[in-house]
Amino acid sequence: MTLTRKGVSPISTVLRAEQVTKIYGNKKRRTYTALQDIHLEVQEGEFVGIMGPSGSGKTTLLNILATIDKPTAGQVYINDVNPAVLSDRKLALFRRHALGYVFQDFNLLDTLTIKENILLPLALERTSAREIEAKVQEMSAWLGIESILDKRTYEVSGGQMQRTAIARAMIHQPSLLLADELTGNLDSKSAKDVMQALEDMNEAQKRTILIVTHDPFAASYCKRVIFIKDGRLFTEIRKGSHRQAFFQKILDTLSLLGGSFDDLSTPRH
Ligand SMILES: Nc1ncnc2c1ncn2[C@@H]1O[C@H](COP(=O)(O)OP(=O)(O)OP(=O)(O)O)[C@@H](O)[C@H]1O
Repeated sequence: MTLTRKGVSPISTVLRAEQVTKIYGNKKRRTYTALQDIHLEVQEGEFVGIMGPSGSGKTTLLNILATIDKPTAGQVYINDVNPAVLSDRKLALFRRHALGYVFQDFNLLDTLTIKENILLPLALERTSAREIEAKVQEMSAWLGIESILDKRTYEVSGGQMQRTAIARAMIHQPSLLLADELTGNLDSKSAKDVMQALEDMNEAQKRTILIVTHDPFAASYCKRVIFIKDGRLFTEIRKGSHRQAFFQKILDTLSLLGGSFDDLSTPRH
């Protein structure tokens, strides 16, 4: 907990990574240092993007922050808890309550309706039917998908599937939403709708969000973007009042960074 100015409610540190290093391989084979001494903090209510050239370590970092992988050295704390010391059973419960995940390829279940996909995390918690209904309505209204609740995944667009995945990831009110290339499979209009929905939830509900993205347009919806290069922190920039100016700043930083990016030239701001 970090105390702020007198009279202002305290702001929590949701995520703290301390000197995180990840080395792939073992003593017999050649090793590869994918991350070196990464230190980062995310406060409650932040909307953070992580960018970097291909191979810079973004997915490795996200997997460690998501507690899917463990660092070779250094620590990660989520809500002041170090997940690395939890038993498998406690870690599974911790993940389920503290974290929400969104993936590039949506990971929805095709045999279920959109509504059933959204409520899945609550069904696992044995929440009452009334509460589930209220939460599904609330989440789907935030994400603009109320009209497709009874459809199946193959009847809706990619953007609607990703907004469904966000609703599912957010319905149990995790402390932190983590997303990996969530606009990677979307056209520009759908990407815009998805990022707009995340921005609305971050601003109105103070949801804490961290995304990894190649896409400068998606990153321009974040309030802060952290750049990594060759497994190390390179720099970070913060948004002022204009998203379009931030988009330009992101492009400028990426060109300083070098390396390969998929869609730097996409003119859709
Ligand atoms: N399991 C692994 N074993 C060995 N090396 C790995 C492993 N996973 C990733 N790497 C290497 O670590 C480096 C960082 O990979 P990572 O996937 O984190 O990068 P990235 O920034 O997400 O890349 P991209 O944007 O292309 O997805 C790369 O050089 C990759 O080849």
